[in-house]
Amino acid sequence: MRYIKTIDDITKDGQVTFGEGYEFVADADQADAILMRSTDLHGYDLPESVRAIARCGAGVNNIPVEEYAKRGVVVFNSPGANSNAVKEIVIAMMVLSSRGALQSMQWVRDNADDPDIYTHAEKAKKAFVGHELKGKRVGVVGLGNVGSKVANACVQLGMDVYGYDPFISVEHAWALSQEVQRVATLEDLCRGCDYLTVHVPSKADTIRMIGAKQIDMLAPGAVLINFSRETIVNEDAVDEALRAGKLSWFATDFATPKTVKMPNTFVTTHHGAGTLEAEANCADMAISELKDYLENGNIANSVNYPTCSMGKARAASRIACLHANVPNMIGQITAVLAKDNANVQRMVNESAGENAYTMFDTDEHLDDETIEELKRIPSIYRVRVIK
Ligand SMILES: NC(=O)c1ccc[n+]([C@@H]2O[C@H](COP(=O)([O-])OP(=O)(O)OC[C@H]3O[C@@H](n4cnc5c(N)ncnc54)[C@H](O)[C@@H]3O)[C@@H](O)[C@H]2O)c1
Ligand SMILES: O=C(O)CC[C@@H](O)C(=O)O
Repeated sequence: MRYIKTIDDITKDGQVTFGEGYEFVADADQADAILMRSTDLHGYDLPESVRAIARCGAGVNNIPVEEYAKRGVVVFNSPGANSNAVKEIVIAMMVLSSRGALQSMQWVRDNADDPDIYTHAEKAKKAFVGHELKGKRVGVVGLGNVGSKVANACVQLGMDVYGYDPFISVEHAWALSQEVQRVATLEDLCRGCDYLTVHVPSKADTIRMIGAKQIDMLAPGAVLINFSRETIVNEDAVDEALRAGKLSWFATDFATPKTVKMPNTFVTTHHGAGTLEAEANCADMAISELKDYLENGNIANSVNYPTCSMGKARAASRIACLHANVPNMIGQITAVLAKDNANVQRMVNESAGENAYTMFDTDEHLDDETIEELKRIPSIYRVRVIK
């Protein structure tokens, strides 16, 4: 039996299924793995039993991924699984900030008791006249799963679309419409934009990347949309720009003490991924990542360990070593195996940044002393006997 602890409501109806051989536990210190969403794990007392964490969603700034890597804990996310949901709400924010639809609906509610509302509405409507998205210039910061979809949707709406992403993946470059004009700097992107929408992870080079300098370069009365993370925009600069009329609207998915009091601001409840479809997609992806890791040692979509697969564990034994990406690890591991006269059927070694992963199948079980000796190799964080 394998044990799973869930943190957060993974889906609206609470239904999460791992299938046979798995049980949910209330205490993390009995869990082999954690399935979670947005809870901040910085400062969380992660028990030794936990070998893997899967974040249902894209952003992992709520998880100390490098610290966990050094403890031999693999952290997964679910890239792209909620990106369509975010794309749709971002387009909705563009429309809402341009058409006065919410204000128009509010007028109707406020005048609901007027018996002649039909006639008066015809007169009132000129207060809500907006403009169309077609032909307007939009800048998209970050062209990953969400940004590339937003950019393509904007092309389909007839907008003049610019994109900035110095680290764009080959996969997303292929997915991007040829109509999206890529620029080399953030400043080139911001210049003259009627809409700017940000879709980058929160990390050292993106925190507060949108501030007064970038806002000043936008077209007068531009709209800023942030469905990435609250850290990406300088809230003081946005507030000032809204009050000065430099920005006409700000749409943000992050209710902070500051954003909730800003003028002309749509604030949602971190709701970008809030669809039944996105929740199900994220849960399915995260669960299959955890199961493949727990049952076979395979790693896909990890944010702190390399992708690595040897398929289903079919040999007598499968061992995985999580270790630092330093020279001579394979030499040291095979030296220990040689002492035990172990016959290795297959071995893979992959690295990503500071961390590496070595997995091998043997045609007999290793004895306990050999496993203990593997654990004593300097720079090995964890040894897993998968089978
Ligand atoms: N509001 C929500 O509910 C919600 C849902 C999904 C994602 N998000 C947030 O949006 C972010 C993006 O999501 P995604 O699925 O597109 O992630 P992604 O990893 O697919 O794409 C992120 C893109 O940002 C680019 N990037 C990184 N640093 C950059 C920089 N300095 N300048 C420009 N581009 C840079 C990357 O190259 C990548 O292409 C997530 O990290 C998360 O924080 C929020
Ligand atoms: O869990 C959520 O609802 C939000 C997830 C979202 O912020 C993400 O980064 O994918």
